Amino acid sequence: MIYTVTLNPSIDYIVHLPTIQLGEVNRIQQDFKLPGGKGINVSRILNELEVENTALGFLGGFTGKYIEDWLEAENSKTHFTHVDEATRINVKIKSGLETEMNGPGPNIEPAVAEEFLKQFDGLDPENDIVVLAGSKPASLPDDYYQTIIRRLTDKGIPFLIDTTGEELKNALPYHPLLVKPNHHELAELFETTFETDEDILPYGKKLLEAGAQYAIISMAAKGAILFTPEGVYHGTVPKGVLKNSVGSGDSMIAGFVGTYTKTHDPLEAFKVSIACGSATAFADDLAKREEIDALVKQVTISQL
Ligand SMILES: Nc1ncnc2c1ncn2[C@@H]1O[C@H](COP(=O)(O)OP(=O)(O)OP(=O)(O)O)[C@@H](O)[C@H]1O
Ligand SMILES: O=P(O)(O)OC[C@@]1(O)O[C@H](CO)[C@@H](O)[C@@H]1O
Repeated sequence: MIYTVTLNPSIDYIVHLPTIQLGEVNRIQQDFKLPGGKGINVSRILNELEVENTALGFLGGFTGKYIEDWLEAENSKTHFTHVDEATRINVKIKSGLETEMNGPGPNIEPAVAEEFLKQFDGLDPENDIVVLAGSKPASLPDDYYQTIIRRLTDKGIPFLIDTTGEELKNALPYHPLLVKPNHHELAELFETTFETDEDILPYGKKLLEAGAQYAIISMAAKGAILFTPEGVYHGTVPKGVLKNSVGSGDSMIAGFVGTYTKTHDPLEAFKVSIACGSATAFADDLAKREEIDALVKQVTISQL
């Protein structure tokens, strides 16, 4: 079973408007209120791929209920921990540029945070894998991800992590199956800048040297690079009209873990991962199965 962990879910309020003027009343042309948070997005794509999974995390208030009802209507398997304060609403403004405003998230009492950790104790290292994705509410301890990772790896339970900065750096020595920073996040991690794709290569390799089993560096419409112990590969992205890239990185994670756990073939998993990312970028909500299937054929992988 794949378990996804979203410590800080959200309703994503996606608004389309031709221009935005600060200090004025702006009229929205079209809006969407979608369940969000990185792990939840991973779960929704895994469901499309018909890969069994359970979504874990903290939900609270009317916003939490909205998300839970949505996932229930989709027949998602969930086991959320309920908190008193309402889950956040993240605003995604589409007006030419994509601007995001992500909330800090609810307060989580220390006893609830402690209780949450216990559910990892029953997992089976042979059959289970955990996807940790997204930010954590400020009220959780700074080392909360580290605590989860130690709890998992002490028992040999494999995990993936999609986060940034120190949290990502600190996770690498525990050998995550996959990390997937985009090229901006990778540059920030190593306090550098990239002019060309070539510049990325030594830094992607550093992720593996530091402990990651696989690393994907995504570059939006410019494709993605997969680092494996055997070699480095470039994947092209399919052509299409960008509608809403929110969740495209999460869709990549789902495509990779969903395929890899079935096939143990990192290149096939990379191909599906890119198709999932692009299919989501070309949709208002996350990708649907038929959209993913249509794009897989368009992805070309070549060794660098
Ligand atoms: N304009 C685009 N055209 C085609 N595919 C795209 C486009 N933008 C994103 N994608 C797809 O989504 C994947 C992830 O995009 P990106 O590199 O922006 O990751 P990310 O920053 O983690 O995503 P996000 O934070 O928006 O979820 C890309 O590898 C690609 O497959
Ligand atoms: O604030 P975080 O946890 O870093 O990111 C949250 C978020 O932007 O990530 C998802 C897209 O990847 C959205 O559904 C959600 O709003």
